[in-house]
Amino acid sequence: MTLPRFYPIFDDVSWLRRMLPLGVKLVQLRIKDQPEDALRVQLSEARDLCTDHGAVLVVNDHWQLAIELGCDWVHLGQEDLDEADVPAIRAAGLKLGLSTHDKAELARALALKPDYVALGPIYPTILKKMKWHQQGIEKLSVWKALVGDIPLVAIGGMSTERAGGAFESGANVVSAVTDITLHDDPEGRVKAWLEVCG
Ligand SMILES: Cc1ncc(COP(=O)(O)OP(=O)(O)O)c(N)n1
Ligand SMILES: Cc1nc(C(=O)O)sc1CCOP(=O)(O)O
Ligand SMILES: [Mg+2]
Repeated sequence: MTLPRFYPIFDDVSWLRRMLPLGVKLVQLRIKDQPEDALRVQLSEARDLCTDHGAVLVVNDHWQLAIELGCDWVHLGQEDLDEADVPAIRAAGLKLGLSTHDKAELARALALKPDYVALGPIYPTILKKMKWHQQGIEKLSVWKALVGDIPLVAIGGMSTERAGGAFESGANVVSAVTDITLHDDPEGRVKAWLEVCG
């Protein structure tokens, strides 16, 4: 499967309203700390917007809602996996992206036959506190050798300037949050990302 090479992550559907018309074809909605009703509203609109724009929506964390709402993809981290019903996710036909940070996590992820594997943080991230030190782009080559044909996503401190190095090191997809959302001109930054990622 070939995924689009640019994978922005946003925390509100209003970002999708702004960015999908620019040509984003793969996007994650990563919403924390909202009540289920509000989540359902956000995810439903995101699902419909992505359908209208021919884009792939990845739902972070909320796998039950993703199933309920007929979404196509879910992203889970290692702690999410402790609670998630992966057979139910698969039985509902959803594709699954998984976070990894070390080889034990990668082995656990690969056993679940994920549709992509993410490695991070490649560079330091300001989005959230993490126990992991920056991995460095060299580790992407190690991961690519281990995941084979499974798409490899580089995440953490990624920028338009850093994307090329990540692709050269083995990433198939590059994901970014604050490089876009904290930029003075988020639309301009997304256009730059789309150029860089071809
Ligand atoms: C593409 C991608 N990679 C990694 C993550 C992180 O997932 P997780 O470790 O579950 O942390 P939260 O994002 O849920 O805080 C991701 N969301 N997307
Ligand atoms: C959500 C997330 N997960 C990571 C991981 O390594 O698993 S790094 C990260 C934050 C990405 O944000 P930014 O592009 O602003 O650094
Ligand atoms: Mg998570």
